[in-house]
Amino acid sequence: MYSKLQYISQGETIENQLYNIHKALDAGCNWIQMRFKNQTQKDAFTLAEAVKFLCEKYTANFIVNDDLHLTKEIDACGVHLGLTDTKIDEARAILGAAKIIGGTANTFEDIENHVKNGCDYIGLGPFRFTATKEKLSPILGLSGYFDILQKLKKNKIDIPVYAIGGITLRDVNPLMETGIHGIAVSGIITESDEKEKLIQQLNEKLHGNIIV
Ligand SMILES: Cc1ncc(COP(=O)(O)OP(=O)(O)O)c(N)n1
Ligand SMILES: Cc1ncsc1CCOP(=O)(O)O
Ligand SMILES: [Mg+2]
Repeated sequence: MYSKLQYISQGETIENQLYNIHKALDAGCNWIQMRFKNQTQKDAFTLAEAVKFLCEKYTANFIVNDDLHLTKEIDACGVHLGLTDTKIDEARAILGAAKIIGGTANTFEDIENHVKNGCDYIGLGPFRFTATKEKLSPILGLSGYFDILQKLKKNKIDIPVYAIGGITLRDVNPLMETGIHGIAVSGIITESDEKEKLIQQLNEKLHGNIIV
């Protein structure tokens, strides 16, 4: 089963990205999504190679945001695709069954479609406003998660759902009570001065106080 905590990277340069990813790994993150927007193919490739090396060293999962071909080229563990990125079934045909494919959802119907198309996990959001991403879909809030997770249960749809968007430590318990599997976060880890402590606290809440 996938880790309950996914770190989504930040940084405008290869160096900043590597610094942030290295810090997150050092502090105990074992799942990294490399999100490096508006870059040349060459820079994205250079970063991805370095991140792959680092993640192997730390035995962390490494997935690439948006870029299916880069995922294939560097043989990452998988890719995360949004509602306007490559379609999940196309990605599955190219990557094969062994790779992780995550899909963004904002509604129950998005999740239904992703499941039909062979998605492995869902990034459901945004939970609240966040400056990390532009052009956000409608904000779900706690009640949005509750409603969608209830509907999934009722329809016997079983897929790991990650909450995303502006999540802080104190949101984790109420979010977990809605039935999500875990959280995908960027800002709180990137900006924390006490990353190890924060990740331990997040994991305690995500695992119901049992640290694994
Ligand atoms: C785990 C997770 N969930 C959702 C997203 C958002 O993906 P997308 O909508 O494609 O937006 P960008 O991240 O590409 O700006 C995500 N990246 N990860
Ligand atoms: C990529 C993405 N998609 C929806 S919100 C978001 C950003 C999450 O980052 P943060 O945890 O800093 O709000
Ligand atoms: Mg995307």
